[in-house]
Formats: sequence, structure tokens, C-alpha cells
Amino acid sequence: MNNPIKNWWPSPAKLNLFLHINGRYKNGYHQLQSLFQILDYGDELAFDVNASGKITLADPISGVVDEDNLIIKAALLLKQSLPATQSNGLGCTIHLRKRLPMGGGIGGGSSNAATTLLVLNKLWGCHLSAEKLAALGLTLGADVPIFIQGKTAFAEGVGEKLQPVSLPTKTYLILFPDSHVSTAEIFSLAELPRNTAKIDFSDYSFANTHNDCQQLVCDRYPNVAKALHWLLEYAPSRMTGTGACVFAIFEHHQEALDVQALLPKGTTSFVANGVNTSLLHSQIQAQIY
Ligand SMILES: C[C@](O)(CO)[C@H](O)COP(=O)(O)OP(=O)(O)OC[C@H]1O[C@@H](n2ccc(N)nc2=O)[C@H](O)[C@@H]1O
Ligand SMILES: Nc1ncnc2c1ncn2[C@@H]1O[C@H](COP(=O)(O)OP(=O)(O)OP(=O)(O)O)[C@@H](O)[C@H]1O
Repeated sequence: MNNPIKNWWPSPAKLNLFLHINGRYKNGYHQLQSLFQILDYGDELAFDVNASGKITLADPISGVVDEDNLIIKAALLLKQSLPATQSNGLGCTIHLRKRLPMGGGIGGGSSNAATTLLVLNKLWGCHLSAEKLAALGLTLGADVPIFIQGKTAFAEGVGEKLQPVSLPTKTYLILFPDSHVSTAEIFSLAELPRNTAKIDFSDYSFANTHNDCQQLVCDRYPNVAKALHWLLEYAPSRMTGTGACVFAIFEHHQEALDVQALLPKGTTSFVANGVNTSLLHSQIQAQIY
């Protein structure tokens, strides 16, 4: 009989505390500057490794076929990066507790991919370096490397050039306005501002930064505009990534909970603390293999 007590691994969310678009590369991707804040809240994954050679997702996501699921894609990518002699027979059944809204700009899919790469790298004994895992992850999405590194960081390039930074601990109230925003759609809009001047991170403050996608998303998705407008009554607030989630920043956990309690009934929200190191990385460090 299988042991019913699973080892659950965190798959945290992130916020883009700001998102400046500085230009565009020849391949169409955007050159950006951002501040990734890792949160102490997210999905969880468990991995039952076996010798079947098959990768199975025990908890499929409604609306996402398994071949497109970033968890399966990450596991297959890891296997394919190994010599056949090493990858032969590597199998796994993966369990998922999904909490993060999809298409929310909080990195759910990218984080799931990163957790899969990091944990299977250990459980399968692949011994790939973090740099190699980040390079593999980048082929799945621009947001995967930040979750591989697992540190709150100032980002440049397409989001893969990361400089870890230590931020004071704040609490965030995050609202999901029940609109799914396609990242590809927003980045393809002709009206998107693409010429924000680069900043030095030493000059960063929340007040002197912004999100270049926010206005366009608010114009197209009234629910996002409404949620942001609501939050701004209480605290400094902004959209994360290309939306749809918006967040407000509080000094103290209780203040965020107090404002959350005032939300109109039926609003999807969560309160989380910013962390400088992902809980996944602390758990991996503490584990003995
Ligand atoms: C906007 C951010 O959420 C900021 O954290 C990310 O840069 C997006 O990361 P992601 O969702 O992992 O993005 P990907 O899956 O790599 O790309 C989705 C789509 O967004 C566009 N894209 C993404 C990142 C980037 N620097 N420039 C882009 O133009 C591309 O059209 C791409 O087809
Ligand atoms: N394991 C997964 N979890 C969530 N979404 C996934 C997953 N695998 C594939 N997807 C697809 O990726 C899309 C984007 O989901 P995700 O939650 O990563 O968006 P996001 O929060 O906007 O990400 P980002 O901030 O990185 O742009 C989903 O709509 C879904 O079709």
C-alpha cells in the first residue's frame, strides 16, 4: 500500500512590485525591469517517484490538457536533458493542490514548473546545477528562473537576469478580479508603452516606479480597474505582471486582514507576506536525500 502521508513541496506566488518595459528584442520578447517579490503563499506539489518511465499528473487542471501543463512539461524537459542511460525508467506521479488563480500575473504555472524541476532534480538524483535548471526553465516561460533561484530579486532582460535583493517584510492583500488576462495578448498591443527609461535599483521606491501594462489592462478589463480603484482607498496598490491580480501593500499583517474583511462578498483574495527566500528553498535545504 502507498504511504498516504505525502511530502508536500511549496510552489509560491510572486508579485511584480513594478514592471517597466524598456524596449523590445528582435524575437518579439520585451526587455523589462521588474522587482519580483516572492510570497509565503502558493500551490503545493507532491512527487511519488517510480521506475515506470511514465510521468502522470494525479490532479489535472480543468481546462489545461496534461501535455500543455507546465508541471508535465517541466518533468519531461528534465528527463530529456539527461543521457538516455540515466533517464531510462525515471517515472513519477505528481499531486497538485492548486490555490493560485490562473492567468493572474502571480506566476502560478511558472512556479509549478520550477518546483517540479528543483524537486525532481533531487528525487531522481539528476545533479543538475541551479544555472542549468534556470536555463531549462526559461524555455518554458520567462518567469521560471526567478522561482528556480528562489530569491526576491531585481530582474532585467526578459526577466531572467536576476539580482537578489533584501526587502523589508511587508504584507500584501491580493485580489483576483475574476478576469483572465493573456500575457501574450497584452504584450502584442501596439499601444503598450515600451520606452520607459532604465533605472538603477539603488533609486527604487514603490512611489517612483509603475507597471507599464496597468493602464491598458484596466482599459480592457473593467473588473481589474474596479478592484484596483477599491484597494487604492486603503493603501498603495498596483497590478502585478500583466494582471489580472492587483495588490495593496501594508506594514502589518493585521491591517491587511482588516481591509480584506471589508471586501465585497464573493471577491477572491488572499493575504500573504513577502519573503526574501522562497519556502521551497528552505524546505529543500532542510531535506536529507
Ligand atoms: C510579464 C511577466 O509576468 C513579468 O513577471 C513575465 O515576464 C511573463 O512571464 P511568463 O508568463 O512566464 O511569460 P512567457 O510564457 O515566457 O511568455 C508569454 C508571452 O508574453 C510575451 N512576453 C513575455 C515576457 C517578456 N519579457 N516579453 C514578452 O513579450 C511573449 O509574447 C510570450 O509569448
Ligand atoms: N500548472 C499550471 N498552473 C497554472 N497554469 C498553467 C499550468 N500549466 C499550464 N498553465 C497555463 O498557463 C496559463 C497561465 O497561467 P499562470 O497561472 O502561470 O499565469 P500568470 O499568473 O499570469 O503567470 P505569469 O505571472 O508568469 O505571467 C494558464 O492560463 C494555463 O493555461
